[in-house]
Amino acid sequence: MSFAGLREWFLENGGELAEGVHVADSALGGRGLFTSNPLSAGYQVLSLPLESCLSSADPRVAELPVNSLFRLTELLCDELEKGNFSRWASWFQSLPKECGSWPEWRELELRAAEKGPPQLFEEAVQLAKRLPLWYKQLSQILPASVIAGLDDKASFRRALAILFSRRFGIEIDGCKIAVCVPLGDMINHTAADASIEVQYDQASGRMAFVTQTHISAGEELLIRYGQLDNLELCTSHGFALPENMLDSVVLSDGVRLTRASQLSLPASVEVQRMRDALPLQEEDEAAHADKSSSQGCRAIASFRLGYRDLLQKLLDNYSEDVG
Ligand SMILES: C[S@@+](CC[C@H](N)C(=O)[O-])C[C@H]1O[C@@H](n2cnc3c(N)ncnc32)[C@H](O)[C@@H]1O
Repeated sequence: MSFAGLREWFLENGGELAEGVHVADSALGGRGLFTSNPLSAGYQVLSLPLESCLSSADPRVAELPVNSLFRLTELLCDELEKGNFSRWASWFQSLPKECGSWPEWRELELRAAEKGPPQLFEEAVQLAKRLPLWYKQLSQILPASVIAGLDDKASFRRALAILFSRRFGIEIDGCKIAVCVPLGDMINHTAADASIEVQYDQASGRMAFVTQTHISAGEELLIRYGQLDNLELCTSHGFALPENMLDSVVLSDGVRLTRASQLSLPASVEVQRMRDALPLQEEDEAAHADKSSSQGCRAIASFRLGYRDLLQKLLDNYSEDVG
């Protein structure tokens, strides 16, 4: 779907968008939001009434006896079912075919994760069990009329994959609300200082995206999805960063090492063993670049590249230290 169609829907539904802010291909992944005009700090670039967003505060689901994620899952499944008749059809058409987050992971992704490191595989196995378990639990909690809307497991999976990679969390009067903001969800993640922050403005009842710094013409607008290490980014967002400062490795004695740690001799032997247990770097580079593969498999390869880089950095620290 063209950005023009989504923009039109956005404006018709009460959205406000700063001049020059537009969707374009991003070097980071897929599309991103850019500005062709310079923007000063503290400027509201995009806002949409909460009522026009898909949110767990929607009266149709707000009272369901489940948490905000599942309220929104139910609403999203319901709306996805309506297809072109949904109020959010224009947004649905703008979504990527794959979100890459774990609800979409199947056999292929489990096999890719099996190549290590063990923490990734263990997490992937746990996550694979979670989806049917959640479905079963919801079937026991929710009224039959509601669970009927979730009855197609494929739509449950699709809704969760969308929500894991594109929802925001806010709090209204102490209540946690999960929200999808069409167009606002085009903003990519940065682990560095984000140029944009998302806020809920209770006075106007709008979800607002506000610049945190001066942004130059041509720059991509970036938000921080959270303080997320690569395991969380890979499983919940379908990508990993080449160097994630929040990543660490845990040794058999429970000691946690970060990029800055200095190794003892026994630790260096264990780290070397961990690195040797990984597949060849070229193999992961090829898997990461393979556009015909699933986003999940590419994210897993990218996770492993970042992990290998961390182990290598630790080994380099050690040899420099010894040298
Ligand atoms: C909220 S959406 C952002 C818009 C998305 N790029 C698109 O084309 O629809 C989140 C998705 O964008 C991609 N993404 C966001 N930040 C990224 C980053 N720093 N590096 C690589 N991919 C990123 C991932 O595919 C992620 O699941």
